Order: sequence, then structure tokens, then C-alpha cells
Amino acid sequence: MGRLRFLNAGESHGPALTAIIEGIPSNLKVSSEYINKELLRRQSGYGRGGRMKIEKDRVEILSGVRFGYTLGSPITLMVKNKDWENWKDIMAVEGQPVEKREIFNPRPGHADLSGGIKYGFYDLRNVLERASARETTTRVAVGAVCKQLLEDVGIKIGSYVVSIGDISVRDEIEGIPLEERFERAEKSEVRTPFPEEDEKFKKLIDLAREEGESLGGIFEVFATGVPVGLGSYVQWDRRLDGRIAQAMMSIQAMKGVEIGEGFKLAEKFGSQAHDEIFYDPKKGFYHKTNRAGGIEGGMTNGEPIIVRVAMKPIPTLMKKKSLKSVNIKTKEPFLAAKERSDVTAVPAAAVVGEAMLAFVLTDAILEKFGNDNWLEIKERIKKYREYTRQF
Ligand SMILES: Cc1cc2nc3c(=O)[nH]c(=O)nc-3n(C[C@H](O)[C@H](O)[C@H](O)COP(=O)(O)O)c2cc1C
Ligand SMILES: C=C(O[C@@H]1CC(C(=O)O)=C[C@@H](OP(=O)(O)O)[C@H]1O)C(=O)O
Repeated sequence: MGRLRFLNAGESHGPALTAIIEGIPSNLKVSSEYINKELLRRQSGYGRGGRMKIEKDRVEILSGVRFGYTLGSPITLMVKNKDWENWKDIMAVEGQPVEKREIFNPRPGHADLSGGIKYGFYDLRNVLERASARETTTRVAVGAVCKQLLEDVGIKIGSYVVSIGDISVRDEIEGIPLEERFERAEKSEVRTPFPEEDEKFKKLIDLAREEGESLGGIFEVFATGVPVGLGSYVQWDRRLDGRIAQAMMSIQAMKGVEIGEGFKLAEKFGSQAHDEIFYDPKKGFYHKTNRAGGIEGGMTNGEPIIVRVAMKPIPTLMKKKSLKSVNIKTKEPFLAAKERSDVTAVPAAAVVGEAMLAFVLTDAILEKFGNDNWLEIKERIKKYREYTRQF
């Protein structure tokens, strides 16, 4: 909605993934080390498949930065696909493939069939290469640039996993501060705030793997230190909750988004559903509850933003649990199965969710406080925070 935008490009097994971000102001300190840490976080998490053993994602900054500071010009980020070496002949970027390995078998739960029909391909690799969640690598790189901007003005973004399959810690997280949930999740192999309970989740994931099954789950992403008044109520497409929901739903396999208490609010009486307003001469207006998840009327209300996202189970299944499908050439039925896939990727998806929230919030910050020079913008944010306290 604002001026910030990014495009990414790249096929899952192509030579590299790239992203161009435009609209990041000048004079912001950014480091590739920070980006690489985020890329590593996205690659980890129990339940990932063989591909993650091959890739060691590292960013190369190709434009828009000099001496560690942004120029205000487009920033190009590139991550090479190590797996490309193994797929060169199949991907055949130029000319005829040396090895022709076409895919005529569409997998249920993927873009394969609709994508083939829509774009007129019988080789479904032409669809799956771009529909793959591999591209979320560069979303995380973009998000890492945005996070560096946000952190410079005291806005922190984090996430943690709430459930995988039918095991949930949703009730257990009540009462634990958001930042603590995040810190604890960073020590967990499945990214829940309870690393001591990892075995329970790992057992379920192992069982799913043995059965040729896959799992989905739920994660939460939050932002603290957010000023009041990002986004707007004046037009549908300026509403911040709508923008966040779109950003989350755009991640492969995400099927539901809630802000704050979300669907639970629907069951409550009004008197239990809203956040009462209080005033303190030192800190200004505040709330004692945060059922709204930090957003009212399409705008931030100064409380932490809390977003809950549901991911469906990974659609690629192993032989034992193959799903029925039909070959697009022969029209013969077959059982969809592959030899390599993640069993679950909820922990990784949470990191992608952080990146998407970082992007939407950076966009909203720049929309409200200006676009050109970060040093100027930072001053404005400081003054605005003071004004908010005194309002
Ligand atoms: C981080 C991440 C990793 C994923 N890994 C796999 C995978 O290994 N195998 C697979 O079939 N789908 C995987 N997916 C899910 C598919 O990309 C997704 O289900 C598919 O594109 C269709 O999703 P849609 O219906 O939401 O568009 C992954 C998704 C994410 C976010
Ligand atoms: C490569 C990544 O995720 C991939 C997402 C994905 C899919 O279909 O979405 C399928 C798998 O890739 P492959 O078919 O090469 O085994 C995952 O590994 C990644 O997250 O970096």
C-alpha cells in the first residue's frame, strides 16, 4: 500500500533466487551477517527433508548498499541454489534439456494441475519450480533488511510455533510474555516456547515420517514496540490487518490467519471481547488486555501485534500414503508419491511469517513517517512517540 515494494524471482532448482526491494530509505545500516542468521533460522526446524541438507543459504548483496549503509536505491539480494548443480541438465535454462525428465503427474494439494491448465504446460515442472516454497528464502532476506530498520526504532518481531498436528501448547503459553515465548522458541528444535517438550513433537514428526505422512500446524508472529496509528481506516486497502492477512496468506500452504484472539472472539459477549482504555500521565493511553492483537480500525493501537497463522500439512506424501491423481497425458489414474519432501515445515514457515510482518510494518512506517533519509525519518518517529505519550 505504501511505497515499499519487493519482487522476487527464481525457480526452486534454478541457479539462484533474487529479490529487489525498492523504497528502503538511505542511511540505514544493514549487514549481510544479520540476513544470513535469518536465512539459517528459516532452514532449521525438525521435520525438514533432504533438500535442507544440501542448501546452505547465504545472501549476496548486489546493489543498493555501500560501506554497510543503504543508498536509497533498489537493493538486490541473491541466494544461490546449491542444488542447481544437480539439476542443471533438467532445468536447462538455455536450449534443450540434456536430460528430459518431464512431469505429467499432478500432485494433489499443489499448484501442478491448475497451473498446467492455466499456463498451457504439459511438463508440470514448469509450474512446480516457481510454485515451490523455495522462494521464501528471499522473502526472509527482504524481511531481514526490514527487521534491521524496525529494530533501529525499537520494533521487534518474533514468532513461535503453537501446534504441530494435533499437539498444541496454546493453553500453556498464556501468561508468558511474548518476548520470552520467542526466546524460549529459539532454543527449541520445533520452535515452540517449550524446548523441554520437544521430544513429544519430534515423536509425532518421526511417526508421520515412518508412515509416509506429513503434518501442518499453527504459529504466531508478533511485533512489539509498534507506534500507534500505522495503517488506516479511511480506505479498505489501507487497513493494516487486511494487509497483514494478505501477506501471511501469500505464504505457500497457509490456510488461515487470525489477529489477536481472532475466531475465539466470535464466541464471546461484547463485554469480554474488547480491550478497555486506561490513562497514565507517564505513558499516556494504554490497555490492560490485548484481545485485538494490537490492531483496531485497521490501525495499530500501540499494543503488540499478534498474528496466528494455520498451515496445512505438506501435500507431498511418501509411497505408503500416496494420494490418488490422474496423469494429464494418458488420463490414467496413479498414486502420487515422491522420494524427497519435508514432513513438516511449520517452524520454517514461522520465520517466513516474521519476514512478511516485517515487510508490511516497514511499509506502514515509511508511509506514515516519510521515505527518503532514514536519519530524518527516525527523528520523526521519536517525536511522534513523544507526541503520543502527551496526547
Ligand atoms: C517452508 C515451507 C516448506 C515447504 N516444503 C514443502 C515440501 O517439502 N514438499 C511439499 O510438497 N510442499 C512443501 N511446502 C508446501 C507447498 O509449497 C504448498 O503446500 C503448495 O505450494 C501449495 O500450497 P497452497 O495451496 O497454499 O498454494 C512447503 C511450504 C513452506 C512454507
Ligand atoms: C527448498 C525449500 O523448500 C522446498 C519447498 C518445496 C515445495 O514444494 O514447496 C519442496 C521441497 O523442495 P525439493 O522438491 O527440492 O525437495 C522443499 O525442500 C526451502 O524451503 O528452501
